[in-house]
Amino acid sequence: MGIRTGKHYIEALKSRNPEVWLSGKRVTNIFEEPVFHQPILEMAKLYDLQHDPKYQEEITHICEETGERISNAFLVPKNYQDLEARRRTFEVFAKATFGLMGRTPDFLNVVLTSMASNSEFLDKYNPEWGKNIRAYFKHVRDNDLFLTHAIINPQNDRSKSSHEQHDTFTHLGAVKETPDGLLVRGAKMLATLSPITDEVIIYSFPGFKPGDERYALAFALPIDTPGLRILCREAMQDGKRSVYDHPLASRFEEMDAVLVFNDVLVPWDRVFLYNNVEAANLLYPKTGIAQQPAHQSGVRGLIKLQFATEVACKLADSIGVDGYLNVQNDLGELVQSVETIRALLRVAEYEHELMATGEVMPAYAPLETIRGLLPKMYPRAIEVIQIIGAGGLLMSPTDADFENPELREDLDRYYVGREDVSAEERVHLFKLAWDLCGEAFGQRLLQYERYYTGDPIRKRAIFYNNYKRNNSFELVEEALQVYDQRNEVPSL
Ligand SMILES: Cc1cc2nc3c(=O)[nH]c(=O)nc-3n(C[C@H](O)[C@H](O)[C@H](O)COP(=O)(O)OP(=O)(O)OC[C@H]3O[C@@H](n4cnc5c(N)ncnc54)[C@H](O)[C@@H]3O)c2cc1C
Repeated sequence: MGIRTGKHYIEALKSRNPEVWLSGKRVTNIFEEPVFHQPILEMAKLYDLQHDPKYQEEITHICEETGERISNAFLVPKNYQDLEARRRTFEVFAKATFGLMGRTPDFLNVVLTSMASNSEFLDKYNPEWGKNIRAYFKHVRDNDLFLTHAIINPQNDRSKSSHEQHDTFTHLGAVKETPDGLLVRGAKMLATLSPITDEVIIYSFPGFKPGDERYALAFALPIDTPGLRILCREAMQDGKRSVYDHPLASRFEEMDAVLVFNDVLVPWDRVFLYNNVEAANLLYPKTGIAQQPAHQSGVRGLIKLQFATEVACKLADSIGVDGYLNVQNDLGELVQSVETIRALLRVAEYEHELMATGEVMPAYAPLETIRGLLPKMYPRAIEVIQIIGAGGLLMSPTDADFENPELREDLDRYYVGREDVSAEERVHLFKLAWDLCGEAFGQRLLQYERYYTGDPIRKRAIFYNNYKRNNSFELVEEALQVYDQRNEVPSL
């Protein structure tokens, strides 16, 4: 089949009935549920972009194996040009969502591509596992599927490993083997967009200890598999607020969810890893599933930061405050943040690493530097929007106010911006800014940037430890040589 259209995606979604719970109620019609409806349409637009003549050549290619057109997110990059082609795909998707949706299909498609193309290490443990993940990759690629993932255990007692938790099956684990597959029970989080995806893939960060064997799992299932329950968090918009009042929250809400597996059967051909702590701990380092998708996250993060920066600049201009030195200082800082991330991405691509398999990965150090900087730069951009917008952010009238002729004259007079900025223009801009910096929707976007790929503090510690391991500190060593040479220095 190859690349899907938005219509194909929606048809597939309508054909399923996953067990989704939202605010205490079972959602019976995912497509018609107001909280999901607009995000589904936004996702469909991304699938349609793959067929748009303006983008098709840039973001898709012909698969050598099948002869079908597929997304560049499924490309196993072999050189710089491939990384560039993949980057363009990330850019087009991220621009269509202003970088506000982190888990668009390209993200997990890259994860899966990397997992499959580097899966040979699994063969040593069980030849079926590698075979299964490679077959699953083809299934997802050829049907252009949209995945969610849940790789974190529920936040119960983080001081204990999975097998030490109070209840054996709080964390998702294997119950028993059956002739048809593996029976699993327990919870996993934080499956973003899960209600509107096709399938879920489960794996975990390293950190398993002896005794954790039953939790050392990787598998994938259709999202409507019996026994799989999707518990959504509270919605951050009700799906009924107008696009005018909430131009971002009304469109780009990415629902997050805890997945509960109530004795779910995973067919053997969907099991990628099981009952092996060593293999589970090696999944990340051996398959590049941190580094390859960090390329997507970096590109998407750059566009989100650029968007927030543009909002701050336009806000300042609209009320005539961008002539002040303090405001220019703040805005200049944001522009420099954008330039820093842009430069780091280019370095990551130019200095790509060649693997023994012939695959290339964007360089680790600049990608991890992006990972370390964005959780500081993005919140700072939001703070600058709050500082510049100040009280005005809280004073925007609603769509209904503008529609009321009795109020319209007052609104046009008192909500006007600097010369040439009408009340409507100014209010539109301030509402956009408020969605980003004030609404619960915007707070989630902040939390996403901090945590979407793990705890930034531990990630930076790992980065430092790698740096120390691979660095002989030769500059300091050279400077210290002066002590070895002191007897050779001729005295004056
Ligand atoms: C908006 C959003 C969307 C997300 N989407 C997804 C998704 O689609 N799929 C998915 O699988 N995950 C997703 N995540 C989850 C994300 O991977 C986790 O939030 C992240 O890995 C951190 O784990 P945690 O939230 O359980 O925090 P915890 O690990 O519980 O950490 C809580 C605090 O305790 C500290 N801490 C905990 N353990 C230690 C330790 N051992 N040593 C030192 N300090 C420690 C941390 O520094 C942190 O301050 C998402 C998260 C967010 C916020």
